Amino acid sequence: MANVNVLTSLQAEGAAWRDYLGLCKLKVVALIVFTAVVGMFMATPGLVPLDALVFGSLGIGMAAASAAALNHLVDHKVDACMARTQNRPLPTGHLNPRNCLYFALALGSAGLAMLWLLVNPLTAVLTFLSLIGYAVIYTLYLKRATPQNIVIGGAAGAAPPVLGWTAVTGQVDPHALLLFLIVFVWTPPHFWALAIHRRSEYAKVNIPMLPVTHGVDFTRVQVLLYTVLLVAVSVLPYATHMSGLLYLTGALGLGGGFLYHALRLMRTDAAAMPAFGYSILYLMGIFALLLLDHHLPGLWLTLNGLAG
Ligand code: HEM
Ligand SMILES: CC(C)=CCC/C(C)=C/CC/C(C)=C/COP(=O)(O)OP(=O)(O)O
Repeated sequence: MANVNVLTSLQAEGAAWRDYLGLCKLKVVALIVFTAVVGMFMATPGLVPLDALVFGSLGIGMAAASAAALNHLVDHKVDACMARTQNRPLPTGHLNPRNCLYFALALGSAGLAMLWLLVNPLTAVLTFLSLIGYAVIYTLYLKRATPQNIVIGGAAGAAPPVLGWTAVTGQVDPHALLLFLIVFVWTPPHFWALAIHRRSEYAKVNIPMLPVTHGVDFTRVQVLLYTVLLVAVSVLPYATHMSGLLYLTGALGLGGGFLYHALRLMRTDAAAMPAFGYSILYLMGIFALLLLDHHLPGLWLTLNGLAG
């Protein structure tokens, strides 16, 4: 009987850990950390120092996961009313709000302390501002206040490449701001494609997302215009000599794909979720191209050296 009790409690603990992981929005955080790591590699012609790479990625990832958990806490009542979010750990009652708060505070403090002590104070301060920007300014205020919520709040999600850059150099560089700009301009088509598909749920909980306040047709046009702007912005790393032809060719190819989805969305709502899914592949692709283009010559020389 005692064994059965131990087993049941271990299973319950296992389930609780899955719920805590569920608070972290792991896939989003994974892409955020990837953009930060690419920011680190773009900051230097050589290799990234191991401590900046390891503690920088961990600290930024923990702070982003903490912000995601705080977002779950602030939003748990509206999450309970939307089909997409009603199975999250707080609406289902698997976790209670107090434990969610303690978890977010512990994770966030540990991540920020790691950045402050083992990376540098500038990265810690900018990461803290991003955390507050997403968890407090966007989630608590902007999200409920204006249809431009995700445009302004997008600044927090666009910060990680800059955080990666400062983790390596200790200073903000204009080229790092170009990477910020790419994610910033990418956010509206990323989110509004999904919001078109989910507009009735946002309307139900009175959240003023653009398709609810200004209609679907207006939102489609905004998605297209931001996508055109994004393709233009994606050329800037080449135009400023940060990246070469490999990047440019790939970025234009990926941009063509995004324009195709945005144009299809002008004709049919059925294109909304494919456009959202493509937006994620697009951002991964752009940052992978930046990395490859920047480090391929070094990689090539190293491999040749090893072969010779
Ligand atoms: C204000 C800014 C942003 C908003 C409002 C937003 C909104 C959303 C929403 C609502 C989803 C959930 C889709 C679902 O549950 O099926 C989502 C998914 C996703 N977002 Fe964003 N996003 C933003 C910024 C970002 C950033 C900066 C990144 C990464 C750099 C990102 C990466 C992702 C990924 C990878 C997913 C897929 C997650 C999954 O499949 O579980 N997002 N986004
Ligand atoms: C470095 C650092 C601390 C960055 C934090 C940035 C961060 C975690 C951004 C996440 C963006 C995101 C998933 C927004 C959706 O929130 P939502 O509330 O509109 O979506 P939901 O309804 O799915 O919860």
